[in-house]
Amino acid sequence: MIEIDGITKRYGDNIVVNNVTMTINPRTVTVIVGTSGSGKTTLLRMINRLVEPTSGTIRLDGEDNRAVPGFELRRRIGYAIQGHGLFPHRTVAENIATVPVLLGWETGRIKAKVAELLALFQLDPETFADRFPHELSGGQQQRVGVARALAAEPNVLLMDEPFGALDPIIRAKAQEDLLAIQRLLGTTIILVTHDMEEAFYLADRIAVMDKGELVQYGPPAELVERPATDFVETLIGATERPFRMLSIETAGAAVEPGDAQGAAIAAATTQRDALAELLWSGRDAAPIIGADGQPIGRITLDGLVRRAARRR
Ligand SMILES: Nc1ncnc2c1ncn2[C@@H]1O[C@H](COP(=O)(O)OP(=O)(O)OP(=O)(O)O)[C@@H](O)[C@H]1O
Repeated sequence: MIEIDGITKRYGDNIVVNNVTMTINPRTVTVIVGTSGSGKTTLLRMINRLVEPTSGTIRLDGEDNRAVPGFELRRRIGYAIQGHGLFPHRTVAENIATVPVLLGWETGRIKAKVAELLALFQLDPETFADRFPHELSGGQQQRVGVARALAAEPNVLLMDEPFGALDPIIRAKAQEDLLAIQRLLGTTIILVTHDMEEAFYLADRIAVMDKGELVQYGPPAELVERPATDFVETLIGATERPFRMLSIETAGAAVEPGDAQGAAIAAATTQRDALAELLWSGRDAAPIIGADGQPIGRITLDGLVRRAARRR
């Protein structure tokens, strides 16, 4: 658990993070959103002490982060940034091994960890281990950046606009992979983004920053249904509200008994994407299949329309 308690950062007279208090539960994804300059990066960087707070406390599993030695903080907290920050003159394997080497792991353990992460991120070791960053595509570099952040098996992963530089297709895949890896490893992730779609797709809870203040912190549905301020409402976008509701849950959660005609929709698809598929194919229902490819029922236009409506 990460407890951020009355944390403030000032630069001269400028208060960039103002008395923020929030608790982040283990094994969850928290996404920090807000306008440019609202203090998101500063808040994130106070967790791993790349930025020292002016006042307030941050506790990691009950322990003040100022009491944790630097090397231990780097082991416990991975950090991945936009543009990945890979070392250009080190190979992929050397980049991933950075923190384990700093921590003095044995060579065999480092090799095993690098091989495991390359496999996890679908980068064939034969092809990629000895390449240099400039010999990779942007999406591959981004995966190496996240693999490097996870190398020392951190409980917590901080991510600052990690997918900002990726094209929309690679970006969607990267988001999907991140959630799969997060579920597998149980990592607590705190991610900063400008992209509300990304926030709704990834977040268990969303934190909204406005001019240094935390104006709302809650599950995505709560932000849509009960925006705390006009700013949150604007950020969500009035015309987007029904679609945001549908983007939070999967088609599997809206499954109804019965059959339907035409191409099936996977249960893991978001309800928003299922709606798009129904509209585009001109159907009022489609079969839903589970992860094993077996039909589990159907999804209907009526059902989705009801789910998109404001809840009273
Ligand atoms: N080292 C610094 N010295 C002085 N001011 C700083 C420093 N670092 C950040 N700031 C200021 O603090 C404010 C918040 O910056 P921060 O990077 O946290 O915002 P952000 O919400 O992450 O913005 P963006 O979305 O544009 O990355 C900005 O006004 C910035 O200019």
